[in-house]
Amino acid sequence: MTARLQTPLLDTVKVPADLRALDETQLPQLASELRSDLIDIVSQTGGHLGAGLGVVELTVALHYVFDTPDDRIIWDVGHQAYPHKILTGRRDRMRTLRQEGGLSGFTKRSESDYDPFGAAHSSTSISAGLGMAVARDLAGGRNNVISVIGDGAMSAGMAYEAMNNAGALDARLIVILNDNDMSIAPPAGAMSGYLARLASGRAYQGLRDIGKKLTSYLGTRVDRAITRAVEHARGYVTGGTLFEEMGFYHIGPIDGHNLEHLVPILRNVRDNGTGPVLIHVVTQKGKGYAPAEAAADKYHGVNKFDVITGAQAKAPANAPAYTKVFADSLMAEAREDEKIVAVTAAMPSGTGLDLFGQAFPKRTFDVGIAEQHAVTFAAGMATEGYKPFVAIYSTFLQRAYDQVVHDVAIQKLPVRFPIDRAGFVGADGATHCGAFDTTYLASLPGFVVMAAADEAELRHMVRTAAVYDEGPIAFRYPRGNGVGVDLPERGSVLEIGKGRVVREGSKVALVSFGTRLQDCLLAAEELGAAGLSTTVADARFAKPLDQDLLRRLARSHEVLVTVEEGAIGGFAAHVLDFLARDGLLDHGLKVRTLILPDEFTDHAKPEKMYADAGLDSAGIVRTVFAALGRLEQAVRA
Ligand SMILES: Cc1ncc(C[n+]2csc(CCOP(=O)(O)OP(=O)(O)O)c2C)c(N)n1
Ligand SMILES: CC(=O)[C@@H](O)[C@H](O)COP(=O)(O)O
Ligand SMILES: [Mg+2]
Repeated sequence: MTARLQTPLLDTVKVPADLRALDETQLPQLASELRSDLIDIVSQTGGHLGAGLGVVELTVALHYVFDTPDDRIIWDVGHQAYPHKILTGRRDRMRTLRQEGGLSGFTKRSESDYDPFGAAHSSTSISAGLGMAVARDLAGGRNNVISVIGDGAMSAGMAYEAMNNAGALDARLIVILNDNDMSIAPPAGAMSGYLARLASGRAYQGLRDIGKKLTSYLGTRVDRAITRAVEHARGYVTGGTLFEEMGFYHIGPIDGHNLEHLVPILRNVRDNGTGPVLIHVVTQKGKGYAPAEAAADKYHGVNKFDVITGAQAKAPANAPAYTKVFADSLMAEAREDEKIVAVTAAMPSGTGLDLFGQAFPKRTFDVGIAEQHAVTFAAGMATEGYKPFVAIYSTFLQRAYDQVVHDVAIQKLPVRFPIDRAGFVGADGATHCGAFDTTYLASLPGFVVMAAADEAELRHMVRTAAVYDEGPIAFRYPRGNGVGVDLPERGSVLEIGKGRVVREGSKVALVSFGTRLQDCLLAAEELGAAGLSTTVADARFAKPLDQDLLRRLARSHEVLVTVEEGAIGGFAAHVLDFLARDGLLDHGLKVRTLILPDEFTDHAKPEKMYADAGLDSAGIVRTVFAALGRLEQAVRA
């Protein structure tokens, strides 16, 4: 039997007001209990662990010093906010994290007053915080606004756009740069090197005592504790750093695990500051849990795990992950074609490009959390005859839409877009759902848009994209494992704009775009058993559409159902538009479209999400029966 975790002090803290009633000397114990609780919780739920472990002391200090929720703390990305959730009235629900009906894995306005801004995509916190600070000033308020942003998130353009604006507005905003020298992978880029130099102190032109410098910023009322803290800290205030040049007072680096340093500095900034201030806090991702500290990814995101050993649970898989199939397929193509290069925006392991990078280090580019730049960077390479594959999750590619339109599509540049995590992603919920890519890409003139029905199809699509050089081409595939089909050594080149018929029938046509094909086949079996001869087609392309195939199916079947894991305006919209313009809707064809619901779907198990969306085999069968007016069977299905 495992011993019950002892957290006597944490048990007394239901909300931050309880924390603020503690004596300052009790804070280290509270932090220690909070860390243990966090480990215990995530060992049972899985989720983002390393980032939260690194901000335990910072979280305690922030809620101790600031009057939350009136003072606003904005956690960038929000994946490090589990300790914040534990301290802000949600401890009893932490074991529901990322499960249906349970707490979100990120900050969420609808979940708590202590979450003033929802997040999950990175680098939004300074903009949002500045907006709140300016709104406060307009309304004559006095509360504090604190944006906590990681060093990885600091690589994104949005962070600089916000700092640029904050420096000009001179609004009273506190930015805490949480520098743990990690993104999901080690951080990429010059900024990371710059922060490391600041942290080591080598970049300073003249080192001045933090107390003196704070005096110049805050006036004469600097807490004596700071001077004491500084004697122990390796913290300094710099002159002429990038942040100072942008109009911020720059304090730090300070040890983000030392409450004796954090608390007085935060208190002084709270009580005395005027303009924007950036506090550079150095922390360790995974801090205080040996297996996390030792792991290369610092346990950024984990499955359930054994607390003693750190061993993570792994579900047995009978098929390879789509991500792995993509990476292997791209490596096969790259061995034959030296013009192939790969670009990731800070997601090397998530996209499989870590494997590609091991095989082709000079042809792999991790540009940091910078999707917009990734796309235009790839466009530039394409102009010089290279074949860039920009592998970005569906949800993160949203951020680079103008670059996709303006820099790639209008110039007809042959940039390849492998789009991972297309469709439902389960525990990460609405912010990470890959719902919109077909809609936003297939509406662009000249774009080729494909979806893989299984892992072999994905391999074909990688090959097809490698040889297709006439313009932009995208192929989408979901999170998780393939279906277990035989994988050819090398993919085949698909004919652009041509689908395939997987099963021939005569009354009902199911036209699938993507991995819902398997459920279409199951549905076809069931419909066949009910006397409804069913064709199943794999469209492969949303753009260009296989018009011949659609025409034939529309003319020879009574019911045509499109099935896709994407939002309104995607494959179905293109099919309907074609059918209407070709006059194929004028003779009684019953058309139904199965798409993702027109709402943001919260986290749950993917199977449940499919069922709720009517995108599983039962939902498809129901739709067909209903289209034929066989309502009793529709209800039973
Ligand atoms: C726009 C966007 N791109 C990619 C991601 C995926 N992502 C989530 S956390 C993370 C790393 C963030 O690093 P950092 O800000 O330093 O936080 P840390 O995990 O180190 O605390 C990345 C790349 C994201 N959430 N948003
Ligand atoms: C916080 C974040 O954006 C990532 O950590 C994301 O949760 C990773 O998702 P995958 O697990 O699908 O790679
Ligand atoms: Mg980091």
